Amino acid sequence: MSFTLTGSLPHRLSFQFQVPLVTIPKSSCNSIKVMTMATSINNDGDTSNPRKNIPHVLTVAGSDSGAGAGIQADLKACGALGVYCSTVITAVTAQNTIGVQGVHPVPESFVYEQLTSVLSDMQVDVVKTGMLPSIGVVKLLCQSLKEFPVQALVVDPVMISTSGDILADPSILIAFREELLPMADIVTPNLKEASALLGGMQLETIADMCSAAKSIHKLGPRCVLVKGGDLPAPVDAIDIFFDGEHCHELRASRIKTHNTHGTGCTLASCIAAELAKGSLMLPAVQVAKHFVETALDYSKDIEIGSGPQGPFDHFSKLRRSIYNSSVRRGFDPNDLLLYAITDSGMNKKWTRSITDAVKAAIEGGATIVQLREKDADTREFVELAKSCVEICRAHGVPLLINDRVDVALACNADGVHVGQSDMSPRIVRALLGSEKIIGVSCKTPEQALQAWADGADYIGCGGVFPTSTKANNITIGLSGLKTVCSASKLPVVAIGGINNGNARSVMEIGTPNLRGVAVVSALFDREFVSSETRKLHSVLMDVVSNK
Ligand SMILES: Nc1ncnc2c1ncn2[C@@H]1O[C@H](COP(=O)(O)OP(=O)(O)O)[C@@H](O)[C@H]1O
Ligand SMILES: Cc1ncc(COP(=O)(O)O)c(N)n1
Ligand SMILES: [Mg+2]
Repeated sequence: MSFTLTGSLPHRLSFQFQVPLVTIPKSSCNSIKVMTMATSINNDGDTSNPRKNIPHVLTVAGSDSGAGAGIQADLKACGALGVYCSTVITAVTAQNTIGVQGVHPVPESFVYEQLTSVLSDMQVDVVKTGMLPSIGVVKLLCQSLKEFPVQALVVDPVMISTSGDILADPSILIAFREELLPMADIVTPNLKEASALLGGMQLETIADMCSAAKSIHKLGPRCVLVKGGDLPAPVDAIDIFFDGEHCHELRASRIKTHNTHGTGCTLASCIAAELAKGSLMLPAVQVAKHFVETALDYSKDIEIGSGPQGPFDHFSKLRRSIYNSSVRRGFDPNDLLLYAITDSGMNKKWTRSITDAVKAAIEGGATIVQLREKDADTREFVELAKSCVEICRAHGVPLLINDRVDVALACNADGVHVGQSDMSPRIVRALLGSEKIIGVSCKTPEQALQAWADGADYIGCGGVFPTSTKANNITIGLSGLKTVCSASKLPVVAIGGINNGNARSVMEIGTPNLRGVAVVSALFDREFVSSETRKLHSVLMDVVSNK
């Protein structure tokens, strides 16, 4: 059930949800806390200067020493979404990427003491539960929630860890069914937990997940999310959301990674965080799912521990995509595949503007663009760069500026490419900050290592073949390119005289960090930029897909 508040709501924090639509929570049917939260007033009754209540989630869960799941995942998820998170610890586990080596439940009376400490003092908006090791703890939690009602209750019915270890006594099922689920606004079982809640029902298909969600709904929660992380591997990561009326299929691409420890805890915490900000349930679940998918994608290659199930990173690069989706998400070496570098002389010769040239290159499949203007006035260059940033950003293609850090700053480009005699990458990094992309031209292994030490993101290596763009440039050939790639700790893009005819020979030199080719004449000293780009793109895709 929902209703609309039409009065003026004071803003809590700048990122606070402002749409005045609030759902009456299940867990506080008898309370109007949800409204007092949204209209918090100073102690002296002055509404003109509202108290800055930060949205607040309390997690009641177990500690994971490896920090992939449990309380630690909850803290990170809430932190990443800008929500305060307090913690009531129900058990301490000795846990790592291999599994759970030990569980040490916190005495029930002390769990209750923690609950009372937090709930009696702080303005908790949403309670999220994870590992609840005993019936006694469930009962005490329900008692506390009745005493201190909150806006919403998110129940992650943790029973068995992803590694297969038991985290709650099976007798807990009775307490879940009879006490906790009837109070919950949402319950988020994975396939095994959904099956256990339903007395061992087989869950294999999406249709099974739908009927399980409906059956669990009958136990009393307002909404049910049956999570499909454990569906067989080629299937997308599909979750089923049931709101009492409709079953929604929520689909995300399945990230190929073994770093999935803590996905369930993170998902539930993100739902709680979004609810605390004022979101409705379905959008909260959608944001949460997107968060998990993005975090898994960013973390797919990180290695923490030697076991089969690694944790993922809740923060790295994520802030950018969450808080400013118009800003591209950091450096991806895959972007180096078809690197287009503009040349004003060539484009003038073919009577087209640089912006048209950039549009055409992107249309043909350029994966990154560098603006290289050796003669333009600074003001003209900045204006041109601003237009190109707009074009590139609309297509999700990064735009780098050759040499001119000031121009890159002025147009908020994605980064800068510098040569050996330009400003040192170390200074460029200090000026641009950690988020921007920095590339460095290198001919030798020593230069490549220096670029890495100076904080660059990639190197451009060449000239591989002779080129008219740089008349007196010494060429290093394919063997020189291979030597530099082998020494480089950074991804490499090859440059110099590369075209449709020789791109394959370059890409096949056999060093995995060679990620693409950079081209000028092969695209821009041609009549039809987009079709030339397309041809080169198909050569590159062919090489990459056969690797
Ligand atoms: N490899 C993956 N790629 C994308 N999403 C995933 C992946 N594995 C799990 N998820 C998602 O993570 C969330 C948690 O699901 P799941 O892993 O099934 O829960 P639990 O951790 O409780 O076992 C779900 O939204 C699920 O779809
Ligand atoms: C303390 C604790 N709580 C919960 C989980 C579940 O982890 P997952 O989210 O991977 O199922 C866990 N492994 N440890
Ligand atoms: Mg999991």
